[in-house]
Amino acid sequence: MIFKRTCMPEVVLIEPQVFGDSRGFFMETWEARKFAEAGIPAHFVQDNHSRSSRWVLRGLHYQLQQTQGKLVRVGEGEVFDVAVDLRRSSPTFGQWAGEYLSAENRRMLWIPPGFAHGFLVLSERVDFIYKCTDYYDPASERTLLWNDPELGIEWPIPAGVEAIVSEKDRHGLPWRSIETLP
Ligand SMILES: Cc1cn([C@H]2C[C@H](O)[C@@H](COP(=O)(O)OP(=O)(O)O[C@H]3O[C@H](C)C(=O)[C@H](O)[C@H]3O)O2)c(=O)[nH]c1=O
Repeated sequence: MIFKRTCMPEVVLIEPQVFGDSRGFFMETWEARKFAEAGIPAHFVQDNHSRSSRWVLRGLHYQLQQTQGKLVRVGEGEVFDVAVDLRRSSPTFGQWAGEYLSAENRRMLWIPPGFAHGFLVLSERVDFIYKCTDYYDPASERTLLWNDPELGIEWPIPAGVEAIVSEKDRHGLPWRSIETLP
């Protein structure tokens, strides 16, 4: 496993070791010792799996309580995955990192607690699979507006294409109005 810092050092890109043979391939997608050695001592309590079609954009979501760290990857397809630092005490407060994750590059992204998270689907279909360090807490879940100009996230949406977002995400709050984290 190779661990690479992104433009925000606590958001880490992980490239698993892939063992290919005539049957296909094998790779470890989570191994506590290797992650702890890389400074990611995560303890996961919930696994999620969502399926989306091209140009769906889910996010940007976070929880005020039970803030979730997430280890995200793609089982099928490709996404542009984004994390936004919501921690007022952080030197990267208000900054974002985006990475292309796909079944081809097999890359995973570690997003610590304290970040908003979302992704844009770039392939016909995506199976998005991820581990969370805390439980879903709908009462404290919040949505940051994915295309807030102040955030300036460079989503790779071609001209003339509309992102497909849920009603909830359409009504996300702009950066200036959200409740941030300590
Ligand atoms: C997140 C979640 C949702 N649900 C139920 C609630 C709704 O009835 C249904 C769809 O939920 P939602 O539209 O919030 O799903 P996403 O838009 O994929 O939300 C996720 O999107 C971004 C990318 C994230 O990082 C979060 O994990 C999560 O917020 O699943 C659950 O039962 N448990 C859960 O943990």
